Amino acid sequence: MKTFAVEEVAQHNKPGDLWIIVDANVYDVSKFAQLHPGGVGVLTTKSVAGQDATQAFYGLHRAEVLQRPQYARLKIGQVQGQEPIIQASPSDNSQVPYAEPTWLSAGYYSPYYTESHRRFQKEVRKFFMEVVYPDAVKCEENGKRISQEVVDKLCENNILAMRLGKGKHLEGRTLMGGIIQPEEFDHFHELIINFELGRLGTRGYVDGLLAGNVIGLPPVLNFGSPEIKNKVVPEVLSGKKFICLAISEAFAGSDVSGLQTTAERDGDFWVINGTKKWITNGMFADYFTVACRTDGAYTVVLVPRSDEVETKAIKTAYSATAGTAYVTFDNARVPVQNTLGKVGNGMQVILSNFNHERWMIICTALSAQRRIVEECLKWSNQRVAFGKPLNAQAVIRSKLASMIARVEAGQNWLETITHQMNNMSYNEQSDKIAGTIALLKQFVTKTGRETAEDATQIFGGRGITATGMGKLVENFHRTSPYDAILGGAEDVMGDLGVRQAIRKMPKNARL
Ligand code: HEM
Repeated sequence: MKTFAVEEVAQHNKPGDLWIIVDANVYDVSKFAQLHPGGVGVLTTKSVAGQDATQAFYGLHRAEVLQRPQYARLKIGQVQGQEPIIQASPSDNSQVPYAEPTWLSAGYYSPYYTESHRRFQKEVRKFFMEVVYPDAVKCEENGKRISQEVVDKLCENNILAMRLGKGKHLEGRTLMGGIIQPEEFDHFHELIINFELGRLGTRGYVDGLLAGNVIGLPPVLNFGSPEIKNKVVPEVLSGKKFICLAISEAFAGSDVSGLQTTAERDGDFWVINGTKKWITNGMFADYFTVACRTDGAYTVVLVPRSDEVETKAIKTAYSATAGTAYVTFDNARVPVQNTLGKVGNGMQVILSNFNHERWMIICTALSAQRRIVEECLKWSNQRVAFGKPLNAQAVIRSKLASMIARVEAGQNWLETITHQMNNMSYNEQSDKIAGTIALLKQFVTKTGRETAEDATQIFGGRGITATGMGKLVENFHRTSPYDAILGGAEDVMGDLGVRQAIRKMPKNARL
């Protein structure tokens, strides 16, 4: 690598012969200046042309700009006697305080995570940054389904199977190339996958990465007949077929008892009629796990895609890559063997699914929230306004304090709950922590929206721009309300938590 004296760089200071210094690296922008998205003029001003433009650069660009191959090749050398700053690799754990949960911060301890989780996290982070992230960025923008190539790699590592939690379905599988054994796998490993997904900053794709499987397949796994299970589970976990959960309707969302889709018996078949709304992954699903009314009760039926099943895309505030659909069943005929659980027992099937779904949403939402805290810590450190970095302003520090406290509170509560999940049977979980999970979901989504507001203020105009500096803040601000709705609306969650507590009040409780 060539080195140049500062004085030598300074000679190249006019259009057609233009160098600049960023982070002690010298860039020849003579030709690029004409193509520069910010214009030629900003590069030929006196304070930039032939000068150290590091501060100006980081006030306007994300560090990743200089890592893109088309810009990295503008680098022609280094400044003599100066140490260039080496950017951390995206697969490394961040060194920014509070950017990672405590257990991943050097020198800190945790009672929950073991060597197995650390090994696993490293591998999963690398996989998500190298394999998933480029696809996430592309799909978030073009609204297309997750690429089959990425699905195949997710399956190769058995990530789709691990996203269902611990259990028999992991037996005999090689997890992340064998870095951990199926028997080791617990809810903290699963939490790690959700966290790595949530921090991508592409909320539509977070659902597009087959969230439908995570909520649509467990009823098949737990309540399907052996024949159905043997056929559907391998198809879905190998990424050959996709499944989604079809419960909510325009008529009923959180109030599941208001559902109107019907399943009527005709000999050995169910005939299904009705509509479902907001169905994640519905656009590309091959199977639909459908909640139906049957003779005054509810029954869940697995419905394969057919000519009698129509899916229409719903335009939402997040990316179409999530495949959100309006689904119509028009006399869809399905064998009665496709019933999941007992006829009339659908409510139990539906409810038993919710705790895990809500816990998953908490994980991804909290991880996305933490990523925003990191963005704000970095931005307020590098952005100079009124002659000082933003973080020299008390009002900014006060916002950061609240953001950090919120995400740390959520994280600690989540880890306590996850520890309970590791030690309780599913029935015990429903009895003891369903309410707590609902309360935590309410807490994380409320604080997420507060953090989105604060972050937008800190980023100013950039916080409402979908590309460039504030792209993650923009995405989070636009999409954080999703988590407050999906899997149970925020107020309903709070109410559920308190009602469960009231039910458990001891008879002799007196002040
Ligand atoms: C090697 C040097 C540079 C490269 C490769 C580069 C590249 C880019 C790119 C890709 C963008 C589009 C926005 C984004 O993706 O973040 C951009 C925008 C911009 N750049 Fe540069 N840039 C360089 C240096 C500079 C310098 C030294 C300045 C000067 C002060 C500057 C000023 C701007 C401005 C004002 C914008 C528009 C920002 C906005 O819309 O918020 N750039 N640049």
